[in-house]
Amino acid sequence: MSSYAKELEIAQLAVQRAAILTKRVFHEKAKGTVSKDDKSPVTIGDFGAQALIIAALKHNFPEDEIVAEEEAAQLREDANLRSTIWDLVKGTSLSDADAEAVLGGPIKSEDDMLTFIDYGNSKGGAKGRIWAIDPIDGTKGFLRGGQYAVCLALMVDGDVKVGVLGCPNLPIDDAAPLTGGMESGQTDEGRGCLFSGVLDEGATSRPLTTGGLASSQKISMKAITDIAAASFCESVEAGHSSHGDQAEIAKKLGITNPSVRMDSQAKYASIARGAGDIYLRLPVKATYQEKIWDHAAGDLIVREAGGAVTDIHGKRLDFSIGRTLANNKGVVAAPTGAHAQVLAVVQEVLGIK
Ligand SMILES: Nc1ncnc2c1ncn2[C@@H]1O[C@H](COP(=O)(O)O)[C@@H](OP(=O)(O)O)[C@H]1O
Ligand SMILES: [Mg+2]
Ligand SMILES: [Mg+2]
Ligand SMILES: [Mg+2]
Repeated sequence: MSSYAKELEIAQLAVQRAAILTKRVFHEKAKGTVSKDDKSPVTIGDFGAQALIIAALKHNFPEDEIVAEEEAAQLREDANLRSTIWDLVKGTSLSDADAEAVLGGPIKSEDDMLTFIDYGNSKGGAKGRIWAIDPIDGTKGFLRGGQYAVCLALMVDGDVKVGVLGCPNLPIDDAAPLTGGMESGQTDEGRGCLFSGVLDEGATSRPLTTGGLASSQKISMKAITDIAAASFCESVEAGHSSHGDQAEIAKKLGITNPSVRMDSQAKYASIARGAGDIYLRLPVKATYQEKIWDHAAGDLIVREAGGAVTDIHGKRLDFSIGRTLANNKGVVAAPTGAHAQVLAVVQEVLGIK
């Protein structure tokens, strides 16, 4: 029996339910995009998914703290936006009644929805049980029909114990070739994957469903025998990681395959299942602090699948100091056996050796 069996079950079902909502937004609705203070986009899907996930966590683990990306301030000022999101949230449930009951059933009122969204305001830190939520990671990918992920992780005393990634647009087949998006004309058929990891217990994938959990299989990274044949993933957005540095590193490693550009933590999931090999996220701006919800689940899933994840200085990602990874710069994720070689070239190119 897993040490975090209940947390894992709730987290997977909560992500699965939230993914139903994000898919509905994508297929049925105007996305309702609004700009945040930092000019990044947020959609009705981000708010709705965050409300549903937090409601499920509060029902099952009322004492736990939550660090989530979004906040309800804009919704409190905008009745139209608020009621659009409420319509979505109250109309989204798992089709399996038992699974829905495990999550506590529907949110009772529009006010409760706002309250749930704002429970995500914990400062984080090194003490106690804290969940990290990114209701839609890769919002820009979500908007353009590319990859995005619904992300949830549990940290205990600053260490990630459980990580779950719902990736509605990734192929179900772990062996499917690595692609960055939904190619035009493609449908949802054969897509939608739920990835999980529990510390010291491995990582799994299973199809996303609209009801209870499907059966899972173990996933593991591909061992790299010839680094020149490796494939590496990077952000689509050049503003999020340095495409130039990453291309130079790939070249120095002898990698000839073009990089696979993909939004969101789907990159972590894709290397964890062995569809890709390396994920590089090199800083564009020295001052940017990565957010814990952008990495917590993916970091654990990759490590549990046989990978190593560090920053550009070779330090493990430190989730214990608040809402950001203030002690880290960038991300270098690779199979354990190849990580040192990749990191050495990263440091050579960045001139930090
Ligand atoms: N200057 C920057 N450098 C690195 N990451 C950034 C960034 N500005 C925004 N981000 C983060 O990059 C995330 C998307 O990552 P990716 O490029 O891998 O898809 C965003 O998550 P959201 O989409 O949840 O806001 C956001 O938190
Ligand atoms: Mg965002
Ligand atoms: Mg994000
Ligand atoms: Mg987000």
